[in-house]
Amino acid sequence: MFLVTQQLTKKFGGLVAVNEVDFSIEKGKINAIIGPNGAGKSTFFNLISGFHPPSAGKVIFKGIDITNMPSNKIAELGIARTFQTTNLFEQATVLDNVIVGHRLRTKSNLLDAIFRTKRLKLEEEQCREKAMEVIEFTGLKKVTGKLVGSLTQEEKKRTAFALALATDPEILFLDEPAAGVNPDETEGLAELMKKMVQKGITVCLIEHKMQMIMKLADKIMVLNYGEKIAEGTPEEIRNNPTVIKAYLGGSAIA
Ligand SMILES: Nc1ncnc2c1ncn2[C@@H]1O[C@H](COP(=O)(O)OP(=O)(O)OP(=O)(O)O)[C@@H](O)[C@H]1O
Repeated sequence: MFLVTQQLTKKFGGLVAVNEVDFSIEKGKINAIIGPNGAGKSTFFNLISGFHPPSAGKVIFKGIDITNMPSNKIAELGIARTFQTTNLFEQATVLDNVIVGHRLRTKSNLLDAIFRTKRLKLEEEQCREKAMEVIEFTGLKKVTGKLVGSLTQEEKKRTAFALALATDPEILFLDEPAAGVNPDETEGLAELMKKMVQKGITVCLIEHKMQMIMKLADKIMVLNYGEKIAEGTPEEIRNNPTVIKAYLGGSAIA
């Protein structure tokens, strides 16, 4: 098993945002989590990536129990994520934003920075090389030196992907990667996700754009009021009566 959750649960006071969810993420595939607003999708991501401690249950990654690990340790193990509202420095360039990602894999510290040691210089070079590699991979080469604040929405999304990829992840969690972009741009981002999978990265995404998900995902889990109500291929999900009911008549997944 690559990454599994067992009875994963999160309560906020009296509200059960994620309720005893068993899920298995398939390696080398595009896994998707869908569900109506407030279903618990982002909370589920936050539990896996260590941003919230679960109230109960477990997260196991490649046989290691990562349930209560701090998020930086989880990231070191090869789990990266993007956020719904992109978490970028608007007044810095694409390169400067992305360079930060690979610092996770380096060892130099404040003393190295003060004394400008050989190790620091070497690692700075490695971070720059990694940043250039992922900038090229995500199709951002022509905007490398531009301020993030001046980019289109799609370019910002690609920058967030690039930042996550610079951490050298095995699995990448994308929270609504195509929110706020037009259909052509959505298509471009879907292509980029397929390219990531071809490169060997496992993708797990939350998305509201059903047409995109139905075409793109290998496997889908549906959450509703914090509970898993279905899991399967796009075809199975499309024809699942419980899912259709949860989406109020089913027009949303047609
Ligand atoms: N930090 C928090 N404190 C209290 N309640 C929270 C917190 N985060 C989320 N919730 C609640 O948990 C429930 C699930 O929220 P969550 O954001 O995970 O849903 P979602 O499926 O991602 O929704 P959306 O599709 O609208 O982004 C909601 O009722 C939300 O109000």
